[in-house]
Amino acid sequence: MAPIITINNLSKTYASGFTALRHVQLDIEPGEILALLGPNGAGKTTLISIICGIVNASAGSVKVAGHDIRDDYRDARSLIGLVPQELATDSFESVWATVNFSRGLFGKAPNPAYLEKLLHQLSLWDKRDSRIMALSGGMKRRVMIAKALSHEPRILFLDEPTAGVDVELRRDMWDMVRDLRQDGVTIILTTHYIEEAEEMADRIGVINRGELVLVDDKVSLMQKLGTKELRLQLQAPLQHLPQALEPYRLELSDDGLELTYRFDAQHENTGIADLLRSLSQQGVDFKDLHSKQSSLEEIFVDLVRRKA
Ligand SMILES: Nc1ncnc2c1ncn2[C@@H]1O[C@H](COP(=O)(O)OP(=O)(O)OP(=O)(O)O)[C@@H](O)[C@H]1O
Repeated sequence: MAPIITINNLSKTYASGFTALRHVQLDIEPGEILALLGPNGAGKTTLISIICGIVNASAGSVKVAGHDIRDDYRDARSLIGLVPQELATDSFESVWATVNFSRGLFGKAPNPAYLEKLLHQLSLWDKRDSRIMALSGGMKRRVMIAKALSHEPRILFLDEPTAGVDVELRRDMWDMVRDLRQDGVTIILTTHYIEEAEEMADRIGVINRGELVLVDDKVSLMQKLGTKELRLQLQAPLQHLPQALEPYRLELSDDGLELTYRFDAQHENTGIADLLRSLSQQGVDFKDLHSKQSSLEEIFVDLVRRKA
């Protein structure tokens, strides 16, 4: 299937002279959930803002369903819903009027039934006649989502959607993301909550210092980059590691009761058999052992540190 978004050699240097994006190359597939991870200031919002036509690129191009975002802005933008990081909703208007107006901005015919469903989904129906300025922060954020979805976009950008929101809204948000995905909506989100990306995304892109360091299928990313850990609970505490065990670079816990061995899960010879043999030769007995795959968070921190 043709990509729904094609980003070609995209760079951005702000007027200040600061280069926020460098040669970003990325195809986004229809219907996928792509999570963009990166430390503060990495360029995630800049990338989203360019795709949504809020910021101009310095070089390169972006096409949305074949429409160039510069030459064919209206067609490209009408396919996109954006939930920005900042709340910009201190308005005197009611929730209903705001969301209805937002739909009209994209040239869509009124559809009260759709908007009603949307407001119910976001638990905003009871607040439909309230002025936005009188709503709580969490409710305002729900309004931002309703606005972004008011014109039934095929692509939804969520820029740090769950930063500072309560558990209930976070859960509602992810339920909604799952429903949208069922309907074939493509979702691009940035998040600092890596476990969220781990749970929700099909693909993960990592941005660091303006460069797209890596994009990969979540599962294969975790397999490829993830080291595994083997933890052994010892029968009796060890004061220090016997010299014969040094080649295994084991980590001994402070209480001397746990040994951790890290190995490359991709490598055919993990070294575990040798390790277990050496332990028995050294008279180190263990009562339990378990292994653990490194989390996306560990992979991410490692990647960003390596490139720093
Ligand atoms: N209008 C601007 N003028 C100059 N520099 C800017 C401008 N907007 C953003 N920047 C800089 O570009 C870099 C990338 O910012 P951006 O907001 O894209 O990062 P981010 O990855 O979204 O960060 P965060 O996770 O903190 O939201 C930052 O160093 C930021 O200070």
